[in-house]
Amino acid sequence: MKLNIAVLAGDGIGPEITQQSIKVLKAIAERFDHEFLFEEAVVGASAIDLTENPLPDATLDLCKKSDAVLFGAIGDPKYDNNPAAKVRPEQGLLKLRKELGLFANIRPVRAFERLLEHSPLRPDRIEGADMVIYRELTGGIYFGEKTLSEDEREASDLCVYTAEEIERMTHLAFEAAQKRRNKVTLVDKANVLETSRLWRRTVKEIAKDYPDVELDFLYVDNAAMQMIINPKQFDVILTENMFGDIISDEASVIGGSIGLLASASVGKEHALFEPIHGSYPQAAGKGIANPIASILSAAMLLEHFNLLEEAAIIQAAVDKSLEMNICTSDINKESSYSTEKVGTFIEGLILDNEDLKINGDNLSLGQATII
Ligand SMILES: NC(=O)c1ccc[n+]([C@@H]2O[C@H](COP(=O)([O-])OP(=O)(O)OC[C@H]3O[C@@H](n4cnc5c(N)ncnc54)[C@H](O)[C@@H]3O)[C@@H](O)[C@H]2O)c1
Ligand SMILES: CC(C)[C@H](C(=O)O)[C@@H](O)C(=O)O
Ligand SMILES: [Mg+2]
Repeated sequence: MKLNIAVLAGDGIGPEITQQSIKVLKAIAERFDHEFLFEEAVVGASAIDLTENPLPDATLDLCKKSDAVLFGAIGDPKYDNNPAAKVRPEQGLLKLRKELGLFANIRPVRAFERLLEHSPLRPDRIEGADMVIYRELTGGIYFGEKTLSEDEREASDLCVYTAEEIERMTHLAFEAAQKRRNKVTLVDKANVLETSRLWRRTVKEIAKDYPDVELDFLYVDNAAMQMIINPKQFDVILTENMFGDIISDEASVIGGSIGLLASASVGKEHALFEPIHGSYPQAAGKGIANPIASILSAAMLLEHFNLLEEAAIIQAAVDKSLEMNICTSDINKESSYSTEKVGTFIEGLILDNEDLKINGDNLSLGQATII
């Protein structure tokens, strides 16, 4: 298969983690005889530095004409520490999601068997947890009208949802549940918010078309607690934009690190693949960031094009690297392989060379059986 992939590495750790995903995708192309073409473009703070625009037209055009976008991360402390900044890196990502019509953000979360012992949560609580968060991505409070009074002492963000926006998201979530364990949990704040009541009414109505799927409801405050005390109860979580943002960072603790959590942002015509984490500026250039969230996002990209074996091989290689403790220090304090070493190890497993030799911090790659 030939795929044109736009690469928007972005800021902070974005470039170093995305580099590992490109290596992995190139290894897949070699092993399966695909043609993946990569074209890079700037976004976020680095784009502001160059063009004063966090999403230059050339970047948007490239994304529109590509088959898929591989996104790293955006954000920079010089904007985080300056709330008055009129142009922000995050606007680049939000505009990109809106312009490409990426209304559904899919964030799978599972407890890795090998990492249970490193989790801050009790292993018996998280063992076997396996859920996917369906986060609405182009509506809600992120995109409503914003105001700031002249004296800058009053501000507002409007939260708006239409039934259509909820319906298209809900169908995706129910279809996903049918391929999993047939359960959807709608996370909302329907005891307070009118938009949440619209979500509940709309989702209840659509649920009638999926009689095999169980639907339940949780207020987001309770959901935040349930996520920690009993995450195994969740199969598909359906939720609006901001609740999905917050609850997925929380859910990443189940996986062991936010550095493992991948996502796919999809719409009718375009698809973008991005880790859920940010630009982790404290780690930029240090080679300590976990590249797996980005690598698994690349696996989701392949899955999107129905390259299922290819995606499964990446997943298996990631599992193997975790099993062998070839990981960054966020996973295991005693193991501190660099971003690059982890990427190279996973790449090597995919290329299936000779025997793997792991010698301290020096990996020489060889043959590996990964499945
Ligand atoms: N999609 C995105 O591009 C995105 C997402 C979230 C935040 N941001 C931006 O990123 C910047 C930093 O935000 P933040 O500090 O709140 O969130 P962050 O996700 O960048 O980092 C939070 C913490 O998560 C951990 N972490 C994140 N990525 C990791 C990785 N790959 N490996 C290991 N540990 C990792 C680190 O402990 C880090 O301190 C901000 O400017 C924010 O706006 C961007
Ligand atoms: C950077 C920010 C705009 C973004 C969001 O809130 O959607 C991020 O936190 C994410 O989860 O992708
Ligand atoms: Mg987030």
